[in-house]
Amino acid sequence: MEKVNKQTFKRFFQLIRPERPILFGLILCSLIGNALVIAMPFIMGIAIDDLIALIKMEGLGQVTFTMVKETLLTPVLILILFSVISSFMSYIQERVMASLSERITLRVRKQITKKFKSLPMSFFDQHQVGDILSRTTTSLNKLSQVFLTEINQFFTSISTIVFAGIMLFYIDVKLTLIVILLIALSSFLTGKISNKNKELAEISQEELGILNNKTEEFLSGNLVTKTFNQQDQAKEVILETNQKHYKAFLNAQFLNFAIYPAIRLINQLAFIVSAIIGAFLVLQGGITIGLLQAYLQYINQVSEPISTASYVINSIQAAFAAIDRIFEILDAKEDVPEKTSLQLIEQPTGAIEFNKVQFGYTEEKILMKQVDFSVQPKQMVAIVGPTGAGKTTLVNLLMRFYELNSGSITFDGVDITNLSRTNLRGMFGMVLQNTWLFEGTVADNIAYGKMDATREEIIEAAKIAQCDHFIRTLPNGYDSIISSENGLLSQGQQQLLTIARIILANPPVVILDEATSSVDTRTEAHIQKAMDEVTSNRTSFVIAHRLSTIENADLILVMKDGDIVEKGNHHELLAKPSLYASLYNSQFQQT
Ligand SMILES: Nc1ncnc2c1ncn2[C@@H]1O[C@H](COP(=O)(O)OP(=O)(O)OP(=O)(O)O)[C@@H](O)[C@H]1O
Repeated sequence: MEKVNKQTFKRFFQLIRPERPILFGLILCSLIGNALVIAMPFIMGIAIDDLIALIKMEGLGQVTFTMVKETLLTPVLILILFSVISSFMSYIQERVMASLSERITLRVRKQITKKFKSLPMSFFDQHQVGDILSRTTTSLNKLSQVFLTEINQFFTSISTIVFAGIMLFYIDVKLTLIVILLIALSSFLTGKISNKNKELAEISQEELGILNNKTEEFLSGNLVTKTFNQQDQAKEVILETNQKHYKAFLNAQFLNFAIYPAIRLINQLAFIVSAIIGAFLVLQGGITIGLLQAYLQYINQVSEPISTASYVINSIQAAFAAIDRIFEILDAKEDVPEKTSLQLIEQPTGAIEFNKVQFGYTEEKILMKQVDFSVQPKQMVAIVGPTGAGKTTLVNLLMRFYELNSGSITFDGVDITNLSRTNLRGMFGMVLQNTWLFEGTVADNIAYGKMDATREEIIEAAKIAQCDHFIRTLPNGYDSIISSENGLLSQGQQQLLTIARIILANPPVVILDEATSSVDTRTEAHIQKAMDEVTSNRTSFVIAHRLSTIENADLILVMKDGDIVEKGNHHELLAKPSLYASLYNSQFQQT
């Protein structure tokens, strides 16, 4: 069983704090409604006893309709009134709870959205997208469910047990003690069954998770599976996982369906035993028939919430576990706050300097021991090195996606920690291998970095980025909708669009991750030309994979194991035995 930690309770109560008056009102409604429901069997009991007394006094044949009416009118009217009021109370409860639940969920959703903006990159490194999504959707739904059903159910159960319990003791103390014993026995047994049920439900859930993962794996790897002719093997694996899930699901369902009759049976036992003992008491004159029927109704009322208590507790615990998952996001460590007095670079030129930069993704492992270099405005810097050398890391630090362990990075002479992140990142444009386009028109996608761009500016940027020609061949030209499904653009074309985006936004510094694959020679030539355009007249950092393209770079940084091991221009680096020379020669020999 999942444990609910104290901290979560505390946070939960903080969350509902602003709604306290409404919650108290709701508890009051619930109390009034339940008290009335509990009073009803008692009133019925009095009415039945009065009727019996009347029959005894007058004799069965002598009782007239008027006499019955006189005896029963008041209790029946009271019963109708109570029933109307208690229905109205539960209507108010449900109504108010629904809007309260939505309000709280909305508040939490807003908090999460705000939080996302201030979470550091490392948070996203440590959490998979699927996990974050499930926390912000499924877990959030669970939170709203807590208010909609669980809290209501909880209060109703507690007040029913208390009120009906008082009535049971009021009517007959000894009988009630026996009944409590029977109910305790029955809830012990149901608790046992429901624990087993929970175990089986968990196994079934796990099997479903495995099935989902496998299916997702095969669907996303469809191309590779087909290429290696592994469809049959994939089918086998899916079938086998499916079979396991089927069995686990059946087991869980069987017990689930078996539980209700079992609980009912055990409860009936308590009911039957008390009916028999009650009948004897009536015969001995210890209790009236009216009160006995009220008594039996109370047993039903009280045993229902007791026997389902373990369900309610389980679902409340599951809900709190879900809430815990949301709080983990809300409590996650945020980015280092911005300094209180920030500088603003209004006319950036693009001069960049790394001074004794030391950095590690984790405290234990330092990746960059000491990185120093400086770049003049409009220079082109190429970053080369084997895979895992730290090229992307260098770029990440430049845009302050991570904080340095020591040292500093300056932009136009200003330490980047003295700039707001918005100001800093606004001065960079990035073209990555994994292009990111959103569902919208081609024109909107190009204008992503300059929302107020005119159509002429968009077309001009597209022309410079070598994409105007293919955009014009699309069904609706610049107004064609790009979506992940319609496969309108090839990978190379998508990359060209992102270059057009940068040209339009016109930042003083660009970062380019050179495309390595997936494009034909003609598109590659286009991309190269577009890249040349985008790097001219501004500072540029190129993560280069083909060294032939960076021979003209003003500065080449050769990285290895996180640090810069060589720097200079192409000729300087080739002039001596160097890592660059060996990388260059090996590529040259391959081609
Ligand atoms: N988010 C991260 N968290 C922890 N370690 C990371 C993270 N990103 C990269 N690393 C590690 O830092 C080192 C440098 O990685 P980086 O991605 O900067 O190399 P790279 O030169 O860009 O490699 P590639 O050419 O393969 O893209 C690697 O050992 C990598 O495993």
